[in-house]
Amino acid sequence: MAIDAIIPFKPKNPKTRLSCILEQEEREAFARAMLSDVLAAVRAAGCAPTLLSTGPFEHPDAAVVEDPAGLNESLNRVLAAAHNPVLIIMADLPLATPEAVARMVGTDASMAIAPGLGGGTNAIFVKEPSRYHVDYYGASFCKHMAIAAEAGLSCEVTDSFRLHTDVDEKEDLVEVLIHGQGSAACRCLESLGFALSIERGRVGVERRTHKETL
Ligand SMILES: Nc1nc2c(ncn2[C@@H]2O[C@H](COP(=O)(O)OP(=O)(O)OP(=O)(O)O)[C@@H](O)[C@H]2O)c(=O)[nH]1
Ligand SMILES: C[C@H](OP(=O)(O)O)C(=O)O
Repeated sequence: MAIDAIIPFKPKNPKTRLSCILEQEEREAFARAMLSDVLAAVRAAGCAPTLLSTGPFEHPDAAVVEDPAGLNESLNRVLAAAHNPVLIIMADLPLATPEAVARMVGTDASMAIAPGLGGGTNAIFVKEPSRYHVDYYGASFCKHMAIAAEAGLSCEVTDSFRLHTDVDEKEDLVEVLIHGQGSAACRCLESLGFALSIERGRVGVERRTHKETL
């Protein structure tokens, strides 16, 4: 049976930390592009995706559950009601591959956590979801490891560059342009005029319309 993959998604005014280089409509298009990449990886890994969306949204490749509540509240409702293993995977992981997702859900441990850049949590796989709850924001990776320990659940830390790279800040766009060639997210950035730039030995991004060097 396919593993349920829950993908939290904020379709309206997402990725505000990219406001310095992307207008709201562009951020919404970029968020949708990253979501397509995550959906492709999740589906190819044999999981059945459901979007947990903050507002109205439709996608041909996923079921959608709408819940305007905050991230933790809505996810904890899903976990408490679930009877089968659940993968929670964020929508801002455009480098995700089917192999990385499959490795995570194939863990021998009770659960697996993929840390994100800067202390966050990019994916959580839990075999008995009703024994676990999430606490996102801040150093959520540390909190999620502690919650696993308190619940007596063995936990593998997923060692994956592709699941570790979440796109929050303008610096992260470099990773998409380098390692995400061919992805929907990379195509989206290229169509918006983004390209790599190297200045004083540092790799950054520049935009044809308004040059932004990192
Ligand atoms: N269901 C749900 N998903 C959310 C919510 N906030 C963010 N998300 C999703 O959770 C994931 C990680 O969120 P963030 O990296 O903080 O993304 P964001 O809120 O769009 O970005 P910032 O505005 O820059 O903080 C992404 O897949 C978002 O689409 C929420 O309140 N509810
Ligand atoms: C939701 C949050 O995402 P970040 O802001 O770290 O990308 C987290 O992972 O706790």
